[in-house]
Amino acid sequence: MAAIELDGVDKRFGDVLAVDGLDLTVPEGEVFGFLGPNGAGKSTTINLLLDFVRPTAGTVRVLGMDPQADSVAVRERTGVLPEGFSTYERLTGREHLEFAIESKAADADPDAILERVGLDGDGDRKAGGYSKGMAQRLALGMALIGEPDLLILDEPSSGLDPAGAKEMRDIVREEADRGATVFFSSHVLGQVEAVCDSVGIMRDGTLVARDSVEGLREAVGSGATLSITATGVDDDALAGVRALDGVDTATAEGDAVTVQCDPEAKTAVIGALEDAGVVVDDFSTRESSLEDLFLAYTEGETPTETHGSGGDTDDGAAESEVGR
Ligand SMILES: Nc1ncnc2c1ncn2[C@@H]1O[C@H](COP(=O)(O)OP(=O)(O)OP(=O)(O)O)[C@@H](O)[C@H]1O
Repeated sequence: MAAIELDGVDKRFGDVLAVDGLDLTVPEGEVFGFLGPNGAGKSTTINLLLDFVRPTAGTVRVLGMDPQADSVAVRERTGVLPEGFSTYERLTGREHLEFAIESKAADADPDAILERVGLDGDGDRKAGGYSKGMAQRLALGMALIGEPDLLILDEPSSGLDPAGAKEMRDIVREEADRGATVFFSSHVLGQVEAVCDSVGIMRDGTLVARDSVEGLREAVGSGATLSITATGVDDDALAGVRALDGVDTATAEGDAVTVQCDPEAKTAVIGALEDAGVVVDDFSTRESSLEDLFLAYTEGETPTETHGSGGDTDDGAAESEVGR
């Protein structure tokens, strides 16, 4: 059974089609990263899963249930960290957790949760005095109550420092290891890349990519962009560069030469230009990254869709935001 299944889902708000024919399946036990720029339709999709809004067309299944008909059962088995969670100022951290434990009729120890999310020692402080990161830790703790089958985390790294973000990712992996499915919505590519098994990228209400993190990396390839400032570049010199092994493209605009190539071909490119009588004044290289791919999906022309499943994760990815 899939943990989440959306089939041909539209959600219209007046003139705005926030979700447009969305087909999305998230298998049980997967840590799924849901990426997209502002306004792509991520929050609307989450709201559809939780029956906070209802689809204009199509069907939504969560943990095998219909969120409209079985909304109580879905929410009982789902832990949610909402975007922009705000605390009850006068309640302590522990009281927040006790409230959540009671409303979920769960058997959980608030102290163990406080410790797990790094708030041990702060549990008896009023949450109104918490920092943004502390409030976010508390929200994560509340989402974990009752060992939910599905965790929906909307921008979970928001307000967390790098150590806090790492702790949050560790908790996500622990939850996946106990069998939970994690739906991790974010526009922070590095966070998603570091913890998710697979990724879906939304743009204008539709899914423009669905693949494993590994599959996306393969789609990026291992290319590099070589930017060269040179004097005396002509067509023959460029042709000499294009003829080299590992060179995809070579173009020039005035003194600026741009070459797409394998990183190993860099030295040969410079050598070929110099052999052709070109004076190389300066050069720099930038290796292609997942960020390039995400930016292509979310900002520019939509590249060829990639589809796959499964895949490995890699920790410590660079922090980069999609579409901002
Ligand atoms: N209740 C609503 N009424 C009218 N329009 C809405 C409503 N909710 C969302 N929209 C519109 O639907 C589109 C998708 O919004 P949504 O909040 O789902 O995007 P998002 O991907 O979550 O963005 P962000 O990263 O900024 O949170 C936007 O154009 C938004 O203005």
